[in-house]
Amino acid sequence: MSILLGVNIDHVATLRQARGTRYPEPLHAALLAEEAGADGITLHLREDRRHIQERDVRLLKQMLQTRMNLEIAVTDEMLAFAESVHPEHVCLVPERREELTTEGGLDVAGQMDKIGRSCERLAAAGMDVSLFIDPDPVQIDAAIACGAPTIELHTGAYAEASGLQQASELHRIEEAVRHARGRVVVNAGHGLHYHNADAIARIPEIHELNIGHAIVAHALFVGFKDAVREMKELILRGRSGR
Ligand SMILES: CC(=O)[C@@H](O)[C@H](O)COP(=O)(O)O
Ligand SMILES: NCC(=O)COP(=O)(O)O
Repeated sequence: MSILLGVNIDHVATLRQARGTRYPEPLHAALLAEEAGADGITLHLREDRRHIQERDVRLLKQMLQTRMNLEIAVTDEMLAFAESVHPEHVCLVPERREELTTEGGLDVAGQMDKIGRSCERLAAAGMDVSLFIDPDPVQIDAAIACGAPTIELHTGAYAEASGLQQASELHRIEEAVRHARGRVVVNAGHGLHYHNADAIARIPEIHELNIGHAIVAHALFVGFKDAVREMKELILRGRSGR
């Protein structure tokens, strides 16, 4: 099985919001990413609107040639917004306003009713739902019980670790993927970059990696298309074991 690359363009918008300018335009980045081989575009509409704006989501929905994976918090406002835009995929993520980035996975096991109802609501409107969770068997079982067809494993702990600790975090992700095998589609992402994504891509059952910050950063030096191409080549190489 091959592996897909979803390119997260949030941090193109971060640069724009830092100065309140009209540039850089996230749509421009998304179209270049698609030309360079991205299989989908991921974006996170945060409640505090620190990077992506509603206007970005609506514009991208009209223009993307691949598919949109919209990340949102589990709130009525966000669910209603997703229903109004109707992206192909919606990924439910935890959110804390004071956090620098998404620090962990959604506690699905601790809020089964709320998440189950949200999954049902989005599925009824024709969207493919995924739940962004830690590589934890309890959370995987809870996500499946909620009816989510897809999970995305948070790779942040692996990305932040080094040495033996990193090997142990990688093992945790491999075990989680094994636990989910054949029961749900498994994606992964967060904090992956050009020096750590290949080991995750090598796990054969992972369907798609969502990668953003590292691609946007590398694009400053090589351009957006080359940054996406390099990441796509790297994960395909990882998958083929070369
Ligand atoms: C949920 C997630 O992992 C992505 O949204 C990614 O982290 C980029 O967004 P933030 O940096 O705002 O968390
Ligand atoms: N869901 C993870 C994602 O979209 C990309 O996160 P990052 O590469 O920006 O950390």
